[in-house]
Amino acid sequence: MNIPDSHRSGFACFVGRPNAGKSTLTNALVGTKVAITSSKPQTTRHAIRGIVHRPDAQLVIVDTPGLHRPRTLLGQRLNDIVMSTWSEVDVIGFCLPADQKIGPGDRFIAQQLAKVSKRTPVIGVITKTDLATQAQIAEQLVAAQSLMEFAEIIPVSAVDGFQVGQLSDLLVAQLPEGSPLYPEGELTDEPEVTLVAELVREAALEGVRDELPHSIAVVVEEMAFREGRDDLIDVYAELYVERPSQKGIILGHKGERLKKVGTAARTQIEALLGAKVYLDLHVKVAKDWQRDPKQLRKLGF
Ligand SMILES: Nc1nc2c(ncn2[C@@H]2O[C@H](COP(=O)(O)OP(=O)(O)OP(=O)(O)O)[C@@H](O)[C@H]2O)c(=O)[nH]1
Repeated sequence: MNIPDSHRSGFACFVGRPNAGKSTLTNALVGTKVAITSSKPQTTRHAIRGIVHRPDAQLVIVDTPGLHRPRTLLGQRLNDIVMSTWSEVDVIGFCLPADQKIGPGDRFIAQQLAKVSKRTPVIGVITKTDLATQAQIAEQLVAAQSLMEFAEIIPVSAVDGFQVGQLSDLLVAQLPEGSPLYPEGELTDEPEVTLVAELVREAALEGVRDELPHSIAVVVEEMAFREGRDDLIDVYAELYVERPSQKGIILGHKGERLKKVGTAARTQIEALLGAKVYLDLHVKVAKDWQRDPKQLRKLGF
């Protein structure tokens, strides 16, 4: 690869309240679906990295879970992951949706960010500009300025691509000079098994009640080519919930809902792996797994 003299490389992450548009923005910057988006909040549980390859820079985006006031052991672990991520990256993007007033959730994040912003520059990103009027965007820019001290503030839309390239430039400007950290073409260093589990989880969350997301975990028990085939992959996955009532919701009437979840997930997994997939999906109840350190470890937290 031809590396220009002033090549930069480093890490960035996006923070913001649930549904602020962090995953979608990561996808827009990277150009391929690697992070998981869902209309339900708090679905990003693993630090999935997307890598932006440019001739002049390589930007590794670490996608963190949403920061929130911890109520359970899981909540605390998630916050710990967020905090340690902030201290490891070169630049942080703080996402504030243009179509929603700045609220207590945003102020809580700003307070936490203020603790690291001396060391790690924070860029204010006004997201979803396609959903707001010019006046709303202007208002949000002013409100953001009084929230905390930003290195830069920029309005963007991941959906119509407005200023995504400019945001990429601003993030890159904060990276140290250096050679690429990853080979070209590599989009994520998260093992495929984790991505597959996330895709199943995303499908299972579609259209369920708001309190369910934190109670679902997916473990891929086995993933391998079927013997004698190089075009068919068998995936065995367990979907864990905390209570029998939640199992009922996931299964649906006569298991109809789980069937739909399986079909939706299989389509996504086939696109990811580029092969036909047989998906074997079961629902299990692991009582109060969020509060049990042993269960948490088994489920990958
Ligand atoms: N119209 C519009 N919708 C967007 C944009 N960016 C994200 N969304 C939508 O907003 C919702 C939340 O987006 P995500 O990217 O999942 O948000 P997130 O901040 O990663 O959410 P968590 O993982 O829950 O913290 C999804 O339904 C997206 O489709 C945008 O630029 N324009």
